[in-house]
Amino acid sequence: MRIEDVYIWDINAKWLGITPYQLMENAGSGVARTIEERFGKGLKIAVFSGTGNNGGDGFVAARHLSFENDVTLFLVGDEAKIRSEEARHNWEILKGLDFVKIKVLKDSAYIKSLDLSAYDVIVDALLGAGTRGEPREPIRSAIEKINEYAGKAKVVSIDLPSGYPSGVRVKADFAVTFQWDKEEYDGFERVIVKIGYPKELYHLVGPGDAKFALRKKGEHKGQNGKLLVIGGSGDYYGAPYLASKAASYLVDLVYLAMPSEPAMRISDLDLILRPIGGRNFSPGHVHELLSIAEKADAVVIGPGIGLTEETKEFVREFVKRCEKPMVIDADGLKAVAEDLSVLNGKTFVLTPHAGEFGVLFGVKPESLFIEKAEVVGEKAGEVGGVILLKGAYDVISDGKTWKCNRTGNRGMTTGGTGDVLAGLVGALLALGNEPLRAASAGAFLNGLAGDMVKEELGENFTALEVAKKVPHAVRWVMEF
Ligand SMILES: NC(=O)C1=CN([C@@H]2O[C@H](COP(=O)(O)OP(=O)(O)OC[C@H]3O[C@@H](n4cnc5c(N)ncnc54)[C@H](O)[C@@H]3O)[C@@H](O)[C@H]2O)[C@@H](O)CC1
Ligand SMILES: [K+]
Repeated sequence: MRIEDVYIWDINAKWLGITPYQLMENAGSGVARTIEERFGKGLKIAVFSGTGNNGGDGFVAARHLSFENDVTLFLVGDEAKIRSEEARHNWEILKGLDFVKIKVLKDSAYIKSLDLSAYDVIVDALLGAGTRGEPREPIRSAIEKINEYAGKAKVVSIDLPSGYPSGVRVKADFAVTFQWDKEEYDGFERVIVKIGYPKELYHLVGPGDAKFALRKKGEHKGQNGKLLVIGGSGDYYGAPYLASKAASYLVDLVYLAMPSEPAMRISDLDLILRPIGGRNFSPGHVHELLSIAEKADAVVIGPGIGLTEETKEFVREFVKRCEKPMVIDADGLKAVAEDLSVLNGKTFVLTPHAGEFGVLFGVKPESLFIEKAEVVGEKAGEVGGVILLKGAYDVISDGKTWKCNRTGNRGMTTGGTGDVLAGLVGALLALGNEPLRAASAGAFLNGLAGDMVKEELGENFTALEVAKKVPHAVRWVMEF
C-alpha cells in the first residue's frame, strides 16, 4: 500500500458515505484499545496532540482512554489552528469533560521545562501524514521533550513517529497505523488497526482515482500533457474527433492525425490538425506518424481508422515501433488482434467492448461479474498491459489487480461514447499516469460526464454532449 493509494481510498470511502468522523473515531479508539491491550489499565497517560488530524486522533484516543485511566491532553499549538471539522468536533467534546485534564502549550521554553516523570504512557499525536519538512517550533520542543522520557515511559505514536521522515522525530516504542501498512514507512515498529474501510476499496473506481490522476503538474503550456490521436478513414471523422475533443479538456495540446479527406470536415480551434495524404492510413505513413508521436506524451490509435488491409498493417507497424504510452481502441484492436506480439514490451491500454474482447482473445467474457474480472486479469497478464473491458460495469486490469467502474448509464450505448473514453484515457496517460490509473480514472470521468448529461436530458443524448460535459465532470471531481 502506498501513501497515494491511501489518499485515493480515502476519497472513495467518502463517496461510499464513510465520513471522516467515523474514520477518526475508529482511529482514536483503535489506538486506545491497543494501549490497554499492551500495557493494561489504571495508567497515568499523557497525550500530546498537534492541531491537524493526527492530533484529532489523539483527542479521540484521550476520550477513550479516560474511561479507565488518568489522562492529560497537551495541545501543542494554537487552539484556533484546529481546522478540520472532525478534529474541532472532538476537541470541543474534550473541553467539556472533567475527567480529561487539558493543557495548551504554545511556548517552547515552557515545553522544555515540563516534567513528565509521573506518566506511564506518552501518546504522540503531534504530526502524521500531513508533515511537511522538519518539525518547527513549538512541535519540535515537544518531540525533544518526549524523547527525554523514551525508555522510561512507554511511547506510542499515532500513525507515525512525529517528525518522520526527518531525523528530528519521536523515539517511539511503536506506532499504531491504520488499516494498511504503507510501503513508504520504514525504520519503526508498527501495529496496524482497522478503521472501517470496506474491502470494496481494493476494486472500486471512484472520484479519488480521478482526482489523483488529474492533479496538475506544471503552470506552463505543454507541461500538462500532449496527446496524439490517430484515426479516421474515408468519410469517417466523427470517432477520432470525439476522442480528441474529450481529451482537449484535460491536456494542453491535442494533435489529431487523420487522412486529409475526412480532415477537411473538421474546423475546431482546440485541436491541431495533422492531415495525412490519402483516404486512409497505410504503412507508408508510419514514419511520419512516429515523428509526430515524438512530440506527444501519449497516443490514441484506432477510432474510425477502418479495416482495410493496408490500414491494419499500418496500425501494427506503428504500435510495434512507437515508444509512447498508447490507447488502442476500436478498429485498432482488430488490427492488433491479428498479431498480438506487436504489443510486446509496450505501455498500453486496450479498450475493447465484449465483442472486440472476443476478437482479441477468442473468448467471450463471462456474464458473471467476478468471472469477467478473472478473465480480463488473465488476458491483461498475457499481453503485458492494461485492458479496460467496457460494459454496464467497466472492468479494468493490469494482470495483477482488477478494478470496477460503476459510473455511466444506458444512454451511453449511443455511438461515440467509446471514442470519448479512449480520448480521456489517452489524455490521462499523457498527464503521466500509470496505465491502470489512467484507464480507471478515464472510465470514471466518462461515465460521470454521461450521468451528468442524463440528469439534464434524459437517456437520449449524443457522445458529443458527453464530451462537452467533461469539464463539468472534472470540476465535480476536483471539488469532491
Ligand atoms: N483517512 C484519513 O486521512 C485519516 C487520517 N487520520 C489521521 O490524520 C493524519 C493526517 O492529518 P493531517 O493531514 O491533518 O496532517 P497532520 O495532522 O499530520 O499535520 C498537519 C498539521 O501539521 C502542520 N505541520 C505540517 N508540517 C509541519 C512541520 N514540519 N512542523 C510543524 N507543523 C507542521 C500543518 O500546518 C498542519 O496544521 C494521519 O496521520 C492520521 O493520523 C486518521 O484520522 C484516520 C483517517
Ligand atoms: K504522530
